Amino acid sequence: MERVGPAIELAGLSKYYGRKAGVDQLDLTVRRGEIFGFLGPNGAGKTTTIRCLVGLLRPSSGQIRLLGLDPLFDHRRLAPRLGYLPGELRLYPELTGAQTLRLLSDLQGAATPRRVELCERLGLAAADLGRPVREYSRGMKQKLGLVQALQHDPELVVLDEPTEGLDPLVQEVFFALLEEASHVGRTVLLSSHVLPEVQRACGRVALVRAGRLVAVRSVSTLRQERARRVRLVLADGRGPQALGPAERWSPRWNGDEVQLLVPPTELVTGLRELLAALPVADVSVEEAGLDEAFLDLYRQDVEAAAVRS
Ligand SMILES: Nc1ncnc2c1ncn2[C@@H]1O[C@H](COP(=O)(O)OP(=O)(O)OP(=O)(O)O)[C@@H](O)[C@H]1O
Repeated sequence: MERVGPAIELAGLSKYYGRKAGVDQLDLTVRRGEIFGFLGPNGAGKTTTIRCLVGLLRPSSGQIRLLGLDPLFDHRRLAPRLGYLPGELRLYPELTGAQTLRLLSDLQGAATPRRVELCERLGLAAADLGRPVREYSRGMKQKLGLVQALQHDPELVVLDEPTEGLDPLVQEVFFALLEEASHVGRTVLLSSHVLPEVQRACGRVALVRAGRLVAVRSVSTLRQERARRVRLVLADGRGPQALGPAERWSPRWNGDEVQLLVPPTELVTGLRELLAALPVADVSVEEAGLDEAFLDLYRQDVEAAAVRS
């Protein structure tokens, strides 16, 4: 059994729905032990990619290897080593929670050393597990989904929007589980819209848009690359005014205060110029949000796509 190569390898993955590409020529490698974020706007192709990954969709073309195995042809060997939480969890409404977990572990073909602990930590009490799933709230179903994805302590876990419907306390438990998974060398692919969540949990992130890979970055690189938000208060009470070359830093005025988004490489010289040229009464500098870094990457990609077409 191969234990050394990447956890996930996609080469030229494409999936067409009729003539429309859900995913187009996607290359991606996730190393073992990574907590890897998979981000993109609605319709970007995240779920399509994930469903191809776990063998639920047949790709139109391209190669997929999970733990060195082919998800379609080696499904039986892969199932005990793979945990999967779908974005839209469909459960048999008449089965109880406990019956559901047993049924899914039969399909996984593995023992479930973590089931009891996970139910306890995520707050699924024995009384809940004895009730039919049709009586479950959205959050309870999601907790059950997480338990089934992790109950057999798989090497690789693929989670599609895992925090949907979870209250903040349960989300904290979820993040603790991710951190523990990382410490013991498990690999997690986490698809999400929620940027702070990805920033918190993941080491690297892939951004997809319109079925294509926009960028793969480490979260720390994104932090370094992202713009600095510079706020200046001008002393002369003139309000919005021309800022000369600084106009390129997207000024947003609020009374006498202007906010600029300055790339880190231009920060020191830019500030020097501004302070020399303007009657500045106060200044503050902070890192812009990670979401702005992502939006920047998306914008660049949209512009590049417009130039290509
Ligand atoms: N069964 C299907 N039939 C036709 N088109 C589909 C089907 N499933 C997905 N698509 C299309 O493929 C593209 C990618 O969809 P996908 O669901 O993979 O995106 P996503 O990134 O998961 O989006 P979201 O964040 O909204 O869940 C979209 O344009 C979508 O309309």
